[in-house]
Amino acid sequence: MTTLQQPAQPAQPAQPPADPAARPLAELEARDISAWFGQHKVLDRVSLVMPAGGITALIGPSGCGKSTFLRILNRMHELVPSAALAGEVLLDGTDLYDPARRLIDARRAVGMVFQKPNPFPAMSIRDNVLAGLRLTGTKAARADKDALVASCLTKAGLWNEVKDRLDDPGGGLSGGQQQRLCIARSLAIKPRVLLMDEPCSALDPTSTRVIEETMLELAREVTIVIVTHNMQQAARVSDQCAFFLASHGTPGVIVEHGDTTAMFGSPRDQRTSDYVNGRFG
Ligand SMILES: Nc1ncnc2c1ncn2[C@@H]1O[C@H](COP(=O)(O)OP(=O)(O)OP(=O)(O)O)[C@@H](O)[C@H]1O
Repeated sequence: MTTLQQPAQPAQPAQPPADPAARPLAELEARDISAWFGQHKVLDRVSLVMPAGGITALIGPSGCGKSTFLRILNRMHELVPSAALAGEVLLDGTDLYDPARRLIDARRAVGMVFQKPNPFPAMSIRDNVLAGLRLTGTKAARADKDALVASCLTKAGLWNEVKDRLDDPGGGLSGGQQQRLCIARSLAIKPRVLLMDEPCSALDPTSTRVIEETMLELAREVTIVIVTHNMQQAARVSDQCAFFLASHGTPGVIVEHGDTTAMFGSPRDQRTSDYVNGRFG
């Protein structure tokens, strides 16, 4: 059993100062992405720039390929035996699929938070945050780990709720707290991009608002891409949106993308208008 020494100055400022050692924000770009499961083509030449430090929302009806596209952005698609893909994913201009780049480095650079909170339930809150370090073979001194736990939990908006019970199991937290713990775990390996696949769909409205506030804070230091079915959420948190559609069994494409306010207020395509106004999907 481990105990956390309280940091001399708990990192809980109202507006955390910019970290002088922070790296510049990263841009992610997908170029001409096509994807298949076996013979089934599910995405067709999808291109999208996800700007550095922005929050990009991927929206569209069920089955149009949003999650597949998201998983391609951190090389999880290739885990499916029948899966194939074409195209390029560039992180600040360098190819995420370059054979010279180790898979673990790609995953470290582009983290993922899933729909269902998935902390290690029997593992302590502290060790959940640090789990990614072990998985990626990153070594850190005890004092550094304590500071990292405090800072990641603070960034994930959970520090005040758990700082006095860091040795309690992660599985004992509420659903919303578990999701913020998973966000803290992702942040611990210092990703350049954070992918979030419907991160609030299993949560109540209050927890959802807390996660949304957390996302808006996090966008100061990590580029965020979120899949959401919740149009209000897309409007609340994202700077830009991409509307995916797979009509009549054809592969998914991006029908329209751009500034969120413009897409919701004056969409260019009638199908976007119908979708964001709840007329289908
Ligand atoms: N592991 C898989 N094996 C085979 N087909 C898959 C697999 N995962 C997804 N698909 C298929 O790929 C297509 C796109 O699915 P995907 O989950 O990416 O869509 P989505 O837009 O994220 O849907 P939802 O909003 O319901 O999550 C669907 O036709 C789906 O059935």
